[in-house]
Amino acid sequence: MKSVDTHLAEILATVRPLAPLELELEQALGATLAEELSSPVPLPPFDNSAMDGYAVRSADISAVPVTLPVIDDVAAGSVELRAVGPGHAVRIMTGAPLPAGADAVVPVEWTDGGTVSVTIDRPVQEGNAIRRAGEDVQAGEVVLKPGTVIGAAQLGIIAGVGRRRVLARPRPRVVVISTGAELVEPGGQLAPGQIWDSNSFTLTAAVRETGAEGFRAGSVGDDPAVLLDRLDTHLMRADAIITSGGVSMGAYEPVKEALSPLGTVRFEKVAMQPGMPQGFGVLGEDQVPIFALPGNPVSSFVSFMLFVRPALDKMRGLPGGLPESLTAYVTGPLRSPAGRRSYLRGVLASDGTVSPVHGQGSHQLAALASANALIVVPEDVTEVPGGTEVEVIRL
Ligand SMILES: Nc1nc2c(c(=O)[nH]1)N[C@H]1C(S)=C(S)[C@@H](COP(=O)(O)OP(=O)(O)OC[C@H]3O[C@@H](n4cnc5c(N)ncnc54)[C@H](O)[C@@H]3O)O[C@H]1N2
Ligand code: MOO
Repeated sequence: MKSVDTHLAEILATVRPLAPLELELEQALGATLAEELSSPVPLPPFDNSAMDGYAVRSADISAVPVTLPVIDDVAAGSVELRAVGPGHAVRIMTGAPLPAGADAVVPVEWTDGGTVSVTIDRPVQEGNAIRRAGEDVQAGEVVLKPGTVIGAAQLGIIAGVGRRRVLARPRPRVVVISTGAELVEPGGQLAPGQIWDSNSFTLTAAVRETGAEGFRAGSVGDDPAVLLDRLDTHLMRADAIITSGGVSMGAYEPVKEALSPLGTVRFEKVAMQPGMPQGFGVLGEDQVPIFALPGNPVSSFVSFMLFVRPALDKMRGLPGGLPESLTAYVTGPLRSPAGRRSYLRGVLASDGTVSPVHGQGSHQLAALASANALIVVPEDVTEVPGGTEVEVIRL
């Protein structure tokens, strides 16, 4: 059997980072910056007030209370400014440009709030409540480096330096198709022998949680021709495809039957539990990667975490290795099949312990939903006594 590490290495050797595009701000969330972003101007671009109050010369209010004439009123966005001469005050709002001559702002709370003259009852230090030009960013300074994932704050600084578009690797568009004649859409009635399709929802959500775009293309039955047709429909707009089910040894394995003849997708057994049957390859002219994951719900989820997530990370231009792990003390004994690496479901606690959940079957979705971690048991270990230090992957 192929090892987990070899399977992942082959996947990562096949998938490539998506080509960068000029993305509008509205489309850039979750994309990966592919340029060095610098500011054309200093930020703030001009000295301005940090508070609503009065711009003054601090020397004029060393002895308080003091009453000064208010010679002007400056709102944010004001352009025509009168200089603050000795003994003068200018009413000023947060973000408004600091008039010449002023070296401090007195918050309105320290005054009587007057508009013709103002009485100030607390002295201020020079520089009080003034935000200097370039205090955040100097002109030409790099604010974001290539490889940065654009989140809300990063989008803010991109807009904040005045850019409408950025060069970035877009979020991969991933189409998810589940297979199986027994599947019914949630909300529908179950006939005997049927189950509700959960994998297509889990996998699409997992795609989105990684920061890629997930499109759920529903489920197809067990007919390979229908699957090929569905793939054909979606291939044009997909950067990657995920299928679930139809990859093991049964009589009706539509994914295997449809894709094996193409010669570009390999179906293999990977030495892991769950997730042993795996298909991976490329489809079409554009060599779109396809992950044919096993149908058991826990198997498809674990396969996603181990193989698809790192691949999507690489497509986004991020480092794409196995998920980071930590160690914890397991609260009870574990069993694992010889020669396969197990990923058991567990609950990681803040005291550094991990408790295996009840129900370690590949079909036990409720147990998976109660877990927050995978406990890794190496290939050459079949029994782990309680209290042992184990490797854990956070979910
Ligand atoms: N003779 C053998 N049988 C099986 C082997 C094997 O090596 N030899 N491998 C087992 C392992 S391990 C797994 S994992 C499964 C993988 O099977 P398939 O990928 O072919 O998946 P299906 O047969 O279509 O379904 C398996 C199981 O999962 C349920 N399922 C499928 N799709 C969904 C969905 N979208 N939502 C919820 N549940 C789903 C399906 O009803 C089956 O119960 O094969 C073993 N067999
Ligand atoms: O390997 Mo299967 O994924 O155990 O259920």
